[in-house]
Amino acid sequence: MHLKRLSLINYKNIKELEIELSPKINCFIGNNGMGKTNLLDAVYYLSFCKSYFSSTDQLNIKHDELFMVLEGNYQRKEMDELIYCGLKRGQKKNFKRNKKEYKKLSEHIGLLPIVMVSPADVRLITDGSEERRKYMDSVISQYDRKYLDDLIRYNRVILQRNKLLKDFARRGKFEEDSLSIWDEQMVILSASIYEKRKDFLNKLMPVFQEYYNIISQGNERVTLEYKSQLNAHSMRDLLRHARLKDQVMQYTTVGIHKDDLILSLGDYPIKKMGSQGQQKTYLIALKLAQFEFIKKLSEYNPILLLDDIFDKLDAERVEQIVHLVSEERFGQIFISDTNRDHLDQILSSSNLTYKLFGLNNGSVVGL
Ligand SMILES: Nc1ncnc2c1ncn2[C@@H]1O[C@H](COP(=O)(O)OP(=O)(O)OP(=O)(O)O)[C@@H](O)[C@H]1O
Repeated sequence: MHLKRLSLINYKNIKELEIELSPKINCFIGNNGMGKTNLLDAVYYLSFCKSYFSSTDQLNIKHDELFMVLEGNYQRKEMDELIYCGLKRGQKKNFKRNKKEYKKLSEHIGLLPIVMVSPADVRLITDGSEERRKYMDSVISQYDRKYLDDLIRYNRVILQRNKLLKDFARRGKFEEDSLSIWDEQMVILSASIYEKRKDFLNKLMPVFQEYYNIISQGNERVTLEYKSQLNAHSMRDLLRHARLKDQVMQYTTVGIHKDDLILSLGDYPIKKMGSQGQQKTYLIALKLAQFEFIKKLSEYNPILLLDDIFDKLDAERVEQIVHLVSEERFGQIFISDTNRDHLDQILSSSNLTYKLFGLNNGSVVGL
């Protein structure tokens, strides 16, 4: 599966762009702020129906313009797929596959698997647990449609349950039966979500460690641990014990919406003990492991987006990554960088076909 042609109108700082792509390596070179990340983000958008960076769709429309259009022609299972997204200011987006609009955007997730590696991934390390849950959810959703449906339902249940708890407090009256209806839903949905998260992390961990070893040349030990209240208790017990607390707090204090990942370097949190280069290595290894994982479960190689990955890494780590990326194991790759050196290194050490694009103020220019 690969993207053959990309057309963009008014996507962030890109006014108008139309490019034919290589099925293997595509390099984007340009100075800071020229639109390299935006272009990779547009490719991500066509797979995920949203930007990797902002959850507010309207922010993606170019300033002072009234609409944006993204269009990708893909080759998948020997067939052409035309993916279209149009968005007018103040309106809902229109997302189509082969000219037919999706009823639910979740139906599109997983059709065109993709993995983004970006400097913004550092949020996974530095920010709160929500980022890490979002990470697990976005990966699993790409190969398990039911997971995404269950998650959407679970989040609705939590909203309704919290509304009810507030309602009880307002009316000064607690109704066990009406709460139990939502509790039952939570028990069923959380069991399935929990098992899938656990299974995903168990399978991801050894591959992640292997990639970290390759990039760091085996100098450091890293781990990734799934932290969940369900590791030690059943959802039913958790809800029973938290009933009084939930009433007082007026929201649901237990469940898989409290899950987290513990990211460690040696015996310490990578957030506190990892240098910038070690944190970057951790995230790249995690994303490459994610790539392998999705590749095994979906029928294709995911598209790999590598945005500015070499910054902060020492020459040895850069060399290891160059080596990895030049191998045949990946499918279509998009790489951005501010200078040609790293990209030339990759291209000279690989026999894969490639295309080089220069970017200047949101436009493709000759190099
Ligand atoms: N909706 C928008 N309309 C117009 N410009 C936008 C919009 N959103 C973002 N931009 C601009 O896009 C530019 C950033 O582009 P991008 O992040 O793609 O740069 P880059 O080439 O990846 O740079 P770097 O090498 O610094 O990472 C910024 O100048 C930003 O102001």
